[in-house]
Amino acid sequence: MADLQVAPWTLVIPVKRTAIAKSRLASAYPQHRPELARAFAVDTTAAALESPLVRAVLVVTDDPVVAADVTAIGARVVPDLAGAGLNGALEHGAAFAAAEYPGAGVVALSADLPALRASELTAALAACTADRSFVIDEPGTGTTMLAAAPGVPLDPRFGVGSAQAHEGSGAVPIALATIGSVRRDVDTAADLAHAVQLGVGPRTADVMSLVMGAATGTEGLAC
Ligand SMILES: Nc1nc2c(ncn2[C@@H]2O[C@H](COP(=O)(O)OP(=O)(O)OP(=O)(O)O)[C@@H](O)[C@H]2O)c(=O)[nH]1
Ligand SMILES: C=C(OP(=O)(O)O)C(=O)O
Repeated sequence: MADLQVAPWTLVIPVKRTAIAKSRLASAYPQHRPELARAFAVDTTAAALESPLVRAVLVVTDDPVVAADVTAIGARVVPDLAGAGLNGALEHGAAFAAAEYPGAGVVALSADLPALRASELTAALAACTADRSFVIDEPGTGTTMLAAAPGVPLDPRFGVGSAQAHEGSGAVPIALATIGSVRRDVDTAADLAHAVQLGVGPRTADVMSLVMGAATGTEGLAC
């Protein structure tokens, strides 16, 4: 459990309504896609809450089931800003974080990291020594984490090509070889297979068991 007085980072985790999230999983997992999106978010949040460098986790979402699940494990929920999109949601969460936890830096963390290990997140956070630092995703073009030191605007530029956009805006990439679980965001079925190889959290593992049951006929459901 983090020491709430000294832990230096407040995390902001954005979660799109899971009825419409993770669209690139729809063809492989037509029945279980919303449940997978929800499970990724809860496993990501649970791992983040375990890091001793994390003062608080704020989940920016309008999804009522995600909101209930992450509240139950100790995160705080910030309602999404209608129509603001991902970067708008992050700016909104960052403003809330700065007001509620002054003196802590603010970190945007993607919610689709079901293999996230608290120890690897802690290593990544410990390496954030620049004004703004970021972690490049496994494919090498996106971003899974963006950190801003206390008092420094987060200035999130998530979206296609965000690694280049963050570097171009002055953020420093974290080049650690040992943070594979922080880099493994899941957008496609191949990404999910890789995350399962790394070892996913319990919520995602439960949904994957249902999916496997469906695939072998045990559950009598489609994937
Ligand atoms: N709160 C909030 N989170 C968002 C929004 N758009 C994306 N996200 C979250 O941002 C993270 C990265 O987004 P994507 O990987 O594109 O996720 P996605 O939009 O569900 O996936 P695709 O449908 O495949 O693009 C995920 O944690 C999403 O839940 C938004 O408008 N509001
Ligand atoms: C929004 C992003 O993620 P994805 O490529 O997973 O949509 C990003 O990498 O900035």
